[in-house]
Amino acid sequence: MLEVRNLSKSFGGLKAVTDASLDVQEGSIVGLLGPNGAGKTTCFTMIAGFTKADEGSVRFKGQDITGLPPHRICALGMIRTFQIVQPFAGLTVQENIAVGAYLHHHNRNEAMSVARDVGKRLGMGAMLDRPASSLTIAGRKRLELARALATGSKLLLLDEVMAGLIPSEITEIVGIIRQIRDEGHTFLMIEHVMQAVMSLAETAYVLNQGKMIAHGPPRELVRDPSVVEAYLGHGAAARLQEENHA
Ligand SMILES: Nc1ncnc2c1ncn2[C@@H]1O[C@H](COP(=O)(O)OP(=O)(O)OP(=O)(O)O)[C@@H](O)[C@H]1O
Repeated sequence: MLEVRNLSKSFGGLKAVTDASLDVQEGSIVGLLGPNGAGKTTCFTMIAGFTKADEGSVRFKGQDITGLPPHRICALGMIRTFQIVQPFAGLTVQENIAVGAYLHHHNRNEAMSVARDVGKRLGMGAMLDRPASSLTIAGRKRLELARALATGSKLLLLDEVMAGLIPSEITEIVGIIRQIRDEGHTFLMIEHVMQAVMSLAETAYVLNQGKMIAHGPPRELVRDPSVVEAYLGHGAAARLQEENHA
């Protein structure tokens, strides 16, 4: 469904992403992992059209979308969410979700109806008339997901939807993502909450210092010495092995 090939992006002298490639199969949940500053969000901004890549290409459902603006990419069926959720504070939850629905439903009643359905599917039925400013972090994260879904997109790029949530909220959102996938959606997700990645993603890619250093099933990746070193520093893999033998 998504084929990312050899993306690179520099900011001045800083190589944020170098030669990164990845694939997402339709119907799958794929993780994008890596320590802080590894280049994950920069990859998302290039894939979703928010930043122009210096080099490389992005194909979505076989079509070359490299360089297209975000609204055109969204109209084709792919959308990203944001790590820091900024709803329209003066609008209700339902109106915020409707902002996404307006992409394909230009009539207010229709957009609000789609928003109500999506909100209910995401367990937000009781909150629809509340101002978005009254939502907790967990509520805002759910709203971000709902707004993205309301656009009708089939491929969702999620940027840390679990960040700042407590374990019970994480369990809830994991269930929601699984349910949405089963309804016919595909996910590429940046996530630091490994418990969530382990239970959701069939496969994951690991970025470190802008380069893709590994990919495979998450359970194998956490044992990969290059991944351990990326997170815990040089020599960490050997130290952990010694401690395990001691
Ligand atoms: N617009 C920008 N201008 C300059 N530098 C940038 C810009 N965006 C990102 N960077 C730098 O590029 C590098 C990669 O950042 P990016 O946000 O993609 O990493 P990340 O893996 O998403 O990190 P985190 O997990 O902390 O969100 C960092 O060094 C960051 O400071």
